Amino acid sequence: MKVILKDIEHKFGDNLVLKNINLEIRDGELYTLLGPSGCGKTTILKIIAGFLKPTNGRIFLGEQDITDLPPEKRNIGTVFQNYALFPHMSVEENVLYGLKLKKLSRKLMDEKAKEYLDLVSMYEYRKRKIPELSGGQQQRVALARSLAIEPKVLLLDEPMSNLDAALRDKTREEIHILQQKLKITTLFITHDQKEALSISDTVAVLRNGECLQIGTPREIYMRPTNQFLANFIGESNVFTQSEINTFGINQNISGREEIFIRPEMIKMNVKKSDIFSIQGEIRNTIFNGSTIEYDLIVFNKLVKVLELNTGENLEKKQPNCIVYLSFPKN
Ligand SMILES: Nc1ncnc2c1ncn2[C@@H]1O[C@H](COP(=O)(O)OP(=O)(O)OP(=O)(O)O)[C@@H](O)[C@H]1O
Repeated sequence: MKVILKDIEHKFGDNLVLKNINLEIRDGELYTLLGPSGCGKTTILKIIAGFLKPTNGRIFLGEQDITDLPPEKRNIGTVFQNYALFPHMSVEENVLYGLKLKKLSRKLMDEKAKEYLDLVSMYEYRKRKIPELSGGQQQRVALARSLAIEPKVLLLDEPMSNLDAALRDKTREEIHILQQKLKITTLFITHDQKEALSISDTVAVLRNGECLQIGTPREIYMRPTNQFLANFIGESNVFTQSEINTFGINQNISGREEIFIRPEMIKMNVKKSDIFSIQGEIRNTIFNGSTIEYDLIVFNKLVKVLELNTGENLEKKQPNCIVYLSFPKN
């Protein structure tokens, strides 16, 4: 079911932490709020879940205005950063807990608990206590508990932040697959741009309580609308109109003061040609294993280029080498 936030503002005392937030999360999509720590992501999530009442603005679930409904009447499932599982209860009891509040028959509750524990591959652990599980397993139980009540919307607040890098990648993909399978409208919160780009249908980037850009991962990455966005999500070279003219870059800047070109979009060759026509000098290289970063000086400007390590470029493109660049066209 779709969720709409209309003109949301929130103050803690005199501190305005959300300013004019307008979001539309479409039915069945995975929508990510991405932004640095303290930008207001969790506050938005708490407002949707009903744990906080916004200072101004309205929240709609489908066509219904839910701004004044208590959390338990909203039919929204939430997985928090720390999972908020009950440590003294077993895996199964944790999942049943949410179902008891729904006043279902015992048989139906057991069936639902099994269905959702199966879905996250945790049924065989159903008798274990929570402290006897790994972080990743606890995360799955928290997910099963939230999903078992069959909410209309699922809210995930940095659900992988307690996991190590490898497990994080695996769990992220599992959540993505599960979300696509269930087609449940999901709001995901993260400060990790890679995470946001890899699983989202839509990303909203926040800073200081304001929404800076909303778009598909591809739009957010390829067409950042300001310099903060260009560098918060990956890295970018910034070119002004006069630099574009000097370089002879074939880009249409119309209406904008500057354009952003990603390091991996610039191609580099040791020989000059019609395509590789802009001369630069390599100042520095950073070897990352699978990729190599180059700092170049082009018309007195520092330009960053990223290439896959082909072995050959590792040998040929060294500091002080002259190279020729090809910039992407619009
Ligand atoms: N209960 C509260 N009382 C006062 N200020 C608060 C409260 N909760 C959050 N804040 C402030 O509101 C702002 C937004 O906080 P929020 O937790 O929404 O950020 P966040 O983007 O989720 O950060 P993180 O990624 O670190 O969890 C911060 O400046 C924070 O200090």
